[in-house]
Amino acid sequence: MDNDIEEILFDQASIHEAAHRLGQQITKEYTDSRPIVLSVLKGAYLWTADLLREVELQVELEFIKISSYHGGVESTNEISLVTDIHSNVKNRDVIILEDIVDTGQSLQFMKELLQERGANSIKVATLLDKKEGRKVDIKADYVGFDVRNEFVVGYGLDYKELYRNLPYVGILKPQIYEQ
Ligand SMILES: O=P(O)(O)OC[C@H]1O[C@H](OP(=O)(O)OP(=O)(O)O)[C@H](O)[C@@H]1O
Ligand code: HPA
Ligand SMILES: [Mg+2]
Repeated sequence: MDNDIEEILFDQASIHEAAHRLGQQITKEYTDSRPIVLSVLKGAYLWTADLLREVELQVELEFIKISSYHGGVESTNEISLVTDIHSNVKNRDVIILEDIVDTGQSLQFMKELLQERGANSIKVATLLDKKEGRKVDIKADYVGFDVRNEFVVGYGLDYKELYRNLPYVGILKPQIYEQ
């Protein structure tokens, strides 16, 4: 698996530092609110586990599953809601947890859904922000790291459903998806 990686960008220790930094920020900003933390599957599964353990607050955890890449390296530009949440977000403060914001279309879809359902506030905590990939004008509120415009895998992020279990984020060798 490691042989398919061109360059390691963020190792476990630096991801842990980012989780701690963002966790402290979120802890300070949501003292009286008991937010709903909405983890976006599958990519955010590890980030959710690490970030939430750095948040010293009462939170409710929910999972939603959406998909647009279907394992490939480019967005299909069509987001499908695979598994919805059942809890009521009306008048609640929601923090969306994402592994990566790239074109921004998944996040836009999530935000619109939560707005329609009457959330009081919606913020986003993402491990990675690929600003050069944006197709829609949207910003994350809490960012672990900026990444350049290359296809990355590991620590939750996949190519064809593989590499999610790498303990680091790295650039996938282009020959893997160009062959
Ligand atoms: O900003 P965007 O261009 O919309 O890309 C970001 C989204 O794409 C990936 O999900 P994917 O559709 O691959 O599903 P997965 O999390 O199950 O891998 C990633 O986990 C984000 O949710
Ligand atoms: O660079 C990426 N890697 C994996 N999944 C993704 N989804 C959006 N961008 C990426
Ligand atoms: Mg994916």
